[in-house]
Amino acid sequence: MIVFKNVSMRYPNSAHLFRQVSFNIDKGDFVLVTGHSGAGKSTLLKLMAGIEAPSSGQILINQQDIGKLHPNAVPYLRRRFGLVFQDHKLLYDRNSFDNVALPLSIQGITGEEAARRVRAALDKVGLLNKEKAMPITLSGGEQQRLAIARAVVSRPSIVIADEPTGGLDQTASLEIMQLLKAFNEVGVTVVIAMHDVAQVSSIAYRTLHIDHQTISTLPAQTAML
Ligand SMILES: Nc1ncnc2c1ncn2[C@@H]1O[C@H](COP(=O)(O)OP(=O)(O)OP(=O)(O)O)[C@@H](O)[C@H]1O
Repeated sequence: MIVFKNVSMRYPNSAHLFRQVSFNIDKGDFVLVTGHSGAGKSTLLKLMAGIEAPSSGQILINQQDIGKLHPNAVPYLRRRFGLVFQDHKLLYDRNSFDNVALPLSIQGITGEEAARRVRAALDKVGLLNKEKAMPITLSGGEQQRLAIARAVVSRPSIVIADEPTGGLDQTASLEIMQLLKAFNEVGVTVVIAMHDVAQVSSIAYRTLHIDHQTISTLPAQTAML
């Protein structure tokens, strides 16, 4: 589903973050990207989503080389992804319902169909009773769940989450991880960047670990606290 072939990445005037890394993420995988601060976890997620381009090498999403996509095709690729970033990127002047409806309206889905899908997404993350709430009135964990509802409302086949539990306490972190696991269990491929793997309890996952410009892949394992 996601294939990296000999991918190298360096930002202008910086040292390499990765040199010639190759790995596959298969449909239905639940993958953690780990590594120290500054190792390149966020960059790896941005490469997967086509937000950054590699310095060299190939990245294939469903057998399509994203480096060779026509610029007009990029928005269609992005729709396959649900992106959850640590700073939420929620719109604070719109209520929860409208935040989740936004990706649908960009795709031209409005009215009753949109409302049905927005409420289904809010229900999945346990926020159906908060549809009129403004994001600022929600707790950190609720804001993160709202960001997840917005990421999944377009029914993406891949959810990419960058430190989705950052700043949350252990209970809220576990809720977020269980929520992402629940999407994974119905077939969504999930890739999560996380520096503190101790937060992941009893969840089977594969690991891509970034260290010294290389990425090692570890097979599925179950973390126990
Ligand atoms: N757009 C950019 N232009 C130039 N350098 C960048 C850019 N984005 C990130 N970097 C640099 O690349 C390196 C890796 O950043 P990245 O955010 O991918 O790491 P990370 O592993 O996610 O770190 P953290 O755990 O602290 O979030 C850092 O040194 C960062 O300053």
